[in-house]
Amino acid sequence: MATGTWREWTADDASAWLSRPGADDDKYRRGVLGVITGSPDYPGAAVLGVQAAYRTGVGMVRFTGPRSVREAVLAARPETVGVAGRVQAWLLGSGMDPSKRSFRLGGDLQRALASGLPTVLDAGGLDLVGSHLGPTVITPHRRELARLLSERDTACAFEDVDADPAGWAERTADLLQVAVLLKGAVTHVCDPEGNLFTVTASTHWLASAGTGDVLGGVVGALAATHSERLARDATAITHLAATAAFIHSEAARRASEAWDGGPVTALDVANAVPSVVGGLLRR
Ligand SMILES: NC(=O)C1=CN([C@@H]2O[C@H](COP(=O)(O)OP(=O)(O)OC[C@H]3O[C@@H](n4cnc5c(N)ncnc54)[C@H](O)[C@@H]3O)[C@@H](O)[C@H]2O)[C@@H](O)CC1
Ligand SMILES: Nc1ncnc2c1ncn2[C@@H]1O[C@H](COP(=O)(O)OP(=O)(O)O)[C@@H](O)[C@H]1O
Repeated sequence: MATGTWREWTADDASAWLSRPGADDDKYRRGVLGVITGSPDYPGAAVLGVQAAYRTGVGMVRFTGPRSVREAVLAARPETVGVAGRVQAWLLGSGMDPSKRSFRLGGDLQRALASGLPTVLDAGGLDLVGSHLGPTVITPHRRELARLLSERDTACAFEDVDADPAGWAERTADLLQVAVLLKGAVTHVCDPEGNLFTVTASTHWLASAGTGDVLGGVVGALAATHSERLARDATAITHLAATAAFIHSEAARRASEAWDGGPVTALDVANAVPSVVGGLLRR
């Protein structure tokens, strides 16, 4: 499959998409991320995404979900608000099984998608792509991408995506008219406008459970903190997604270095995000 020219997203690129809060900022002006993730089967995915969003520098997180999941999120991040209200962006789907979606949850997700706000669709929210109205990025791994395309009558197997992730990411952006962040050792970020970026993972220790949920939180936080820019320029979601993948990869490197190059966990990666953001802001 033919593809355009992919460019590696650099530290300079990423730092251009970050800024420090100013004297006039408050938690609302910095950006509130609405999060609908996790399930009784996967409460940890919600915890990891919310943790990562705070570590990236969002002003506030509003979390919607079943009581057991909300309790887990609040236990880890008591600053999280569990009542509905205004948000600037959405993170939807990590740790959810679409086949177990309740009527109420389906309504919450559809209302979020109809808000026209910037949206990150991950894991169990991927099937909702197409109902979105705002600038949206989908964040599948290879198996999820193959499943999503097959459900949309495009024959595609995991092996196909594995053999040509760049081509399938580009084709998906075109078919579904959405920005795509396809996860892997090399993450491909692209959009229907032809932006094509790669982020090469700094360590393969990143390939462990929950690191994708952390990435969702980083993308969501950047979408929330850049909501005004996204309202003027929807393709900024692609640059923000590439920036998130870069921060995530660097956080994994720092987390591993803290253990002398040893293994990292998803929470280690989330907790290393502030030092990566700080370092990029100093550039
Ligand atoms: N702590 C948490 O709550 C976590 C939640 N997660 C959530 O879990 C959900 C499912 O994510 P996945 O990426 O696993 O979904 P996938 O649906 O892509 O993969 C799950 C399936 O892959 C198969 N499989 C592939 N390789 C396998 C192997 N080596 N051994 C056994 N089975 C294998 C299994 O049948 C398994 O059911 C997502 O919603 C995700 O967000 C994961 O992120 C892991 C951490
Ligand atoms: N071999 C690898 N080397 C480096 N990073 C990887 C590798 N495989 C996957 N990753 C990264 O690890 C993360 C895994 O995310 P995901 O597959 O969604 O897992 P989970 O659902 O458990 O969170 C992604 O950011 C992906 O880019």
